[in-house]
Amino acid sequence: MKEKQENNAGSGGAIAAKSTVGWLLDFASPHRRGYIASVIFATLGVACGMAPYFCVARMVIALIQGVREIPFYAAWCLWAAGFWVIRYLCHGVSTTLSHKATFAVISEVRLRLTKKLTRLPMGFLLDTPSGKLKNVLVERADSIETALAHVVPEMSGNVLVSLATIIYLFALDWRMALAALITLPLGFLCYMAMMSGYEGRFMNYVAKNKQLNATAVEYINGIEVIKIFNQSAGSYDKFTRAAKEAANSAIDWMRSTQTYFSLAMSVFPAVLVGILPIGCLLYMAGSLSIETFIMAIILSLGVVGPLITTMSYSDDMGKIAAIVAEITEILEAPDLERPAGEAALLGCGIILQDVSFAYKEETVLNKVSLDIPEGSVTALVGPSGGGKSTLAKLIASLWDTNEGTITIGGTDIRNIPLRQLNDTVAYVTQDTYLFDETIRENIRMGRAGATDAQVEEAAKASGCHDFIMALENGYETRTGSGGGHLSGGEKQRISIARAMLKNAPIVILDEATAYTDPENEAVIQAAVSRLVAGRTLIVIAHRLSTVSDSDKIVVIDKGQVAAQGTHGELLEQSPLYLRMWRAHIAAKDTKDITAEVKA
Ligand SMILES: Nc1ncnc2c1ncn2[C@@H]1O[C@H](COP(=O)(O)OP(=O)(O)OP(=O)(O)O)[C@@H](O)[C@H]1O
Repeated sequence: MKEKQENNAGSGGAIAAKSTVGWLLDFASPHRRGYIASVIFATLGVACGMAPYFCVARMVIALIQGVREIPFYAAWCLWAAGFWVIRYLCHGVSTTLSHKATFAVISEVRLRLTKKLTRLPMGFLLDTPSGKLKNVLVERADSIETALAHVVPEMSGNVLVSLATIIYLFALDWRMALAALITLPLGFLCYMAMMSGYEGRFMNYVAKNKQLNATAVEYINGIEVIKIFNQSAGSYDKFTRAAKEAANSAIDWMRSTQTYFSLAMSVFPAVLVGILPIGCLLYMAGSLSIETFIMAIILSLGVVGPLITTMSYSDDMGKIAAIVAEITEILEAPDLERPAGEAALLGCGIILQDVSFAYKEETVLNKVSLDIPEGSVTALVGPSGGGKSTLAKLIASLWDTNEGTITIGGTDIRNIPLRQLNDTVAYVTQDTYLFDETIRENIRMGRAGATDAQVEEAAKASGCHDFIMALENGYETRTGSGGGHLSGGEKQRISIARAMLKNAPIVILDEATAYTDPENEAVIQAAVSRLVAGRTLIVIAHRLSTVSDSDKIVVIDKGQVAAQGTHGELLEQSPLYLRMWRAHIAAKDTKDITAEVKA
């Protein structure tokens, strides 16, 4: 089953090791008709832009030849005006077509990126600042627009017409054509000098901007802490430093290319530098007719525009490789490897065998073995930092174990397709994220397609219906970014409602009642009992009294199973558990006394 990796299909893996052009073609090919039509119209447009020069040449030659018929000149003027109008019409059609196709491509790139994020190991996501990810998803994806919507049609159109004009010049008089190209080698040298090290300098500019983005996001996300701890000066300094570095990198990059770019821009299109002196010499020697001379001068003046346009896009060609590299860095990052299809699970019992894990170098879990029978309630308790949440995350498949295996229903979780595993396990944490959506939609995330009645039923069962109805807009109230408009306890209950709606056979509650007051704790405990009836439940709790009647309590200490058994057994057998229980009871008593005194 493993050979067929669902995760890479049609995304990162499919485009691995492709060149920038190959990558762009991969994304653009579904819209190739649009691009081909856009190139055709762009070429027609540029050709129509050249045609008036031809008309002018015909008129000048006729004047020299002594033609005196006004209708003759009027006709050529009309042709010239007509071509000029058609030029802009073609340009408009070409731009519309290329933008239509390009925005579809950009949206596809963003979709693939966002889908990819759901398949990446948490390690990759945590190590990447959110500002950088946002930068790639929004700004970088947008930058493809110049390459595809402008460079593809306009550059190809201008190159084609320049080539056609030069071929025509060769047909007219090969010496004039060569004279027109005399500046080409020098212009090419300037161009090569501009492009040498271009990608590196641009990448430096990109890296500094990513840093600026990451700092800006950090500054905004941490604004509460910055205010409370009066850190505004330091944090602001960090931000201004990042802003200055970003600005300097842009100036360095511009400075290093601008001289060569300006030289190339002035040398490349300087066709008259060769044509005028050589043409004069040939004309005076009698080997060049005045008609051919005039036609060569005027056409070569006409070709200057397309050449300059071509040159101006060379800069964008240099950038695109760097932009594609940034996008592919995410698309090609290795997925959490999971197979496709459906795995046959024999129930929902969980077995961990010799599981070891480290986020980085330091071992967090060391040869943990555990049996969690189907339909049982297992509590994970132990000192802070012992590895309880890490264990839960490994079962929820947010990370892969380094050693050992975790099986659900007898199947290694690495052999369970991600979608199936997500349907099987509901993981509720104390800081479950709420999207800036209505409360109804936030609960509905538990099961796409659930009816309003089902959403409300889950809300009632998790004890949040009453507080939701007390809000001005009830279920249609927006929760604010990250659930910022709600209290910690309210957010928690909504996340429990979400898990209820998901109806998964395995439920992991990671400190899910941490924010609740005693009154609500009872409501949540009742909700949790309904949520977990007949399911396999793993609950992580610091308040031991909330888990004392679990089927099994596992004490995790320093990444190992220190003891396991029922509450009664552990009180007898585990000195660590006994200490924790006594400390909990003492703290509880103090709280109760304080509450009584306050009352
Ligand atoms: N994303 C991470 N990257 C690196 N180290 C981490 C990460 N998450 C947790 N750790 C470390 O792993 C160890 C175990 O953390 P874990 O959250 O599993 O403990 P815990 O027993 O759940 O603690 P608590 O009861 O305080 O929630 C800690 O030393 C913690 O610092």
